[in-house]
Amino acid sequence: MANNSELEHLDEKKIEQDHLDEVIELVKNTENRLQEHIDIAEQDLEVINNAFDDIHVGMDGDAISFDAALSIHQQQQMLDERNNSWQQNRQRMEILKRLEKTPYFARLDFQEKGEPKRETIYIGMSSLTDSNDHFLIYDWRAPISSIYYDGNLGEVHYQSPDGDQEVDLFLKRQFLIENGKITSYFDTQETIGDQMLLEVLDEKSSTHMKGIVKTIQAEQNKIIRDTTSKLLFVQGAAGSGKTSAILQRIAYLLYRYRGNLTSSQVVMFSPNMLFNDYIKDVLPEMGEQNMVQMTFIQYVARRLPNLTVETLAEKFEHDDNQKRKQISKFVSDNEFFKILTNYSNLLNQSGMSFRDLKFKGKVFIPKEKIAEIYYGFGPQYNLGNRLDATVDRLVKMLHRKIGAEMRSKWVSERIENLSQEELQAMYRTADQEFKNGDQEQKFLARQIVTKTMQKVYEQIIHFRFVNVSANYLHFLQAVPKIADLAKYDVTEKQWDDYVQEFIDGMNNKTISINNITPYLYLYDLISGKHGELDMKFVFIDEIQDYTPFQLAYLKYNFPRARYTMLGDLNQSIFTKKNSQTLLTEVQSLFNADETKVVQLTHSYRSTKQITNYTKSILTNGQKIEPFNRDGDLPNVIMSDSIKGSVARVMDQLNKNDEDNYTTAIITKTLEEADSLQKILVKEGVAATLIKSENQRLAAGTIVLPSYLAKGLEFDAVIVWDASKDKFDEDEQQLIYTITSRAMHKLTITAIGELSQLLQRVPDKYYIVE
Ligand SMILES: Nc1ncnc2c1ncn2[C@@H]1O[C@H](COP(=O)(O)OP(=O)(O)OP(=O)(O)O)[C@@H](O)[C@H]1O
Repeated sequence: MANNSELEHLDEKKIEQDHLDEVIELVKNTENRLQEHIDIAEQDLEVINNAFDDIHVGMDGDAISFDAALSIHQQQQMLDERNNSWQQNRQRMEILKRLEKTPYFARLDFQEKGEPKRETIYIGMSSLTDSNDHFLIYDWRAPISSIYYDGNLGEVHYQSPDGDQEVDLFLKRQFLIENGKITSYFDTQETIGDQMLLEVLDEKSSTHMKGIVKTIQAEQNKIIRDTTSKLLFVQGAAGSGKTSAILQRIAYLLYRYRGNLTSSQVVMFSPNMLFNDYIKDVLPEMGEQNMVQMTFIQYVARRLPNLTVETLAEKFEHDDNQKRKQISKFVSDNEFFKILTNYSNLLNQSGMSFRDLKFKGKVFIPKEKIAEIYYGFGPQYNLGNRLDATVDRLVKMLHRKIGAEMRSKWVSERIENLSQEELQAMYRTADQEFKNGDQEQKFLARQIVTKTMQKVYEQIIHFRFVNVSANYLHFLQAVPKIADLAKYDVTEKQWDDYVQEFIDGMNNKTISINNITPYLYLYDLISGKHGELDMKFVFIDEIQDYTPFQLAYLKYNFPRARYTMLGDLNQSIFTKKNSQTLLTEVQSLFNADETKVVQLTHSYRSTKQITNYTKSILTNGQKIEPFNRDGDLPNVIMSDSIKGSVARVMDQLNKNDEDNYTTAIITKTLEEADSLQKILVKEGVAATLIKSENQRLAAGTIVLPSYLAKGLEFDAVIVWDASKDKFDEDEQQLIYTITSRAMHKLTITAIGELSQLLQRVPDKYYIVE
């Protein structure tokens, strides 16, 4: 028999269900009304389109009356307006359809300071009002909703457009609703109750990331709602919700600045394309459009379409020797950015390399002449306007040359050989008349020369006469004279080899990741490019894999944007950076009073057992606190041979299948992933190899190399071959990144002896099988 409090709970649940039913009813009514609008708009669009066709049909030949032109213009405007509102209504309809299933997820009872009455509000993915403009649901991003995420019961504050507001919070209730039915609800004292979070985190992974609106944690909410910092730097443990928080933040910003901010003014740099695919549903599910998304390499490579840029896999595998690491460190430093900036100032006096402008294979304006023009402008010019002034001068020269060129022999020959069709194409009208033959000859000669010279014109306006690669090479060659190589443990000989590598690369039309950013920066300095001024928010995920040079370059490129940078300095798999230095270097790019640093220490992704294991891999890591969710201890499977290990992996895959876990087998390199997947397939296991970032995540078992696993998560992870000496001492962060991808189950395999990096983990945190 139910006791009193259970009965109360049942009554209360019924009251809540009744309220939910009412709201759903209203959502449906709103949908119906909106559908009428959509239908009318669609009919209107059809009518306007038909009228459009009529006007076109009514036009005789190519003469168009003023009335018809006006009418077309008006119709077009009407069409655009209707189209816009039709599109907005369609978007709203999609949101309503989602609200119909889950209108809200929380209820708050509170009293505003100075107000006579208590209020009850419900919070959901989007707001909804009744016909009296009374809010039935508040958007989770509305100012008042903030108290759901931030405060305990009692006195709470939130930021409204009128400033700080105080409320007394009496009740905070969370609902689990499925298809319009309340399956359960919890009243919670604290911020977001662990019970709700546990339910969410216990769910299985999928090939696409989900939003966290219902369970945003107070520390995450600070990141999401920050509007004051120019640089918001978030350091968070693996699985602490950094990526989730930024996606929520983007949705928040689009809401908060609605009308002044569009998704095209928000750009997110992410670790690889696979990750972009993984997160692509989160914003649309919140009713917002995706921001511009790309990887840093894509961003720079698209500017040099004629060069092939080294791939991540190549860089990852090349950078494996000490000499190269030192040079990489030097050329990716902030200091190197400054050296290059200073070098460009010298170019204002002398040293710029040019290319001859050619016309029909012959030198047309020699590079010496171009240099003379370029340096003919006084010292008050900077590189950018010096180049612009040079372009103006060259274009004028080109025009003068047209007159001279018209009398050349090749032009009269060309005219003689013109076919009838070519002639017709050149005349302005079919029956163009000329006073005499001379005039016709002149007309045709001008047409021919201008057309041929168009190519030269384009070369001029696209700065093709500046030899960027020669300039960059001169810079590299000058480096030993203007910088202290010894400070970076680089010898002159090593530097010369590095320069030679650049030359060899250019001859093969390739460029390394190390060189591409300084190369473009020099190009931008020379051309006076001021960056993309319209970009308002820049998000950089996995900041630890960016070099200070790359970050300085991004800052230069998006000078007016606000930056949110997120990273886990324990996961620096490319830069192997020491945690504090990167933060210091990044901060030096911004004013201290416009910078905010937030630490996320709770790890939500993995079970307590997995987090305890992974954090013990780090010897000097940041603070990490596991979320209290239970699971199996990680298991370490030791074998004597590859064959034996494969058999054990297959056993583990079967067990994971029984638990309904999707497994990712993560190898150190691509080569290993490739061969392991082949063996597994031969053994009859359906495993998909993910070998490039351009692929999509597949359902079922996958095999992928470590550097592609960045930012992703899987129910179960099997680390392939973590044997002794497989990972160097400085690859601690790499193995931490791999193991921390597991949500519910972590398995490690090794052949012979276990990696020395994993032998450090206390025995109590795992079992050996
Ligand atoms: N407040 C939250 N409520 C529910 N789930 C959360 C919350 N915060 C994080 N998670 C879940 O934890 C997991 C890890 O989150 P996310 O990938 O955003 O972390 P991250 O810090 O970017 O991780 P990493 O640096 O390891 O890639 C995801 O499954 C996410 O849904």
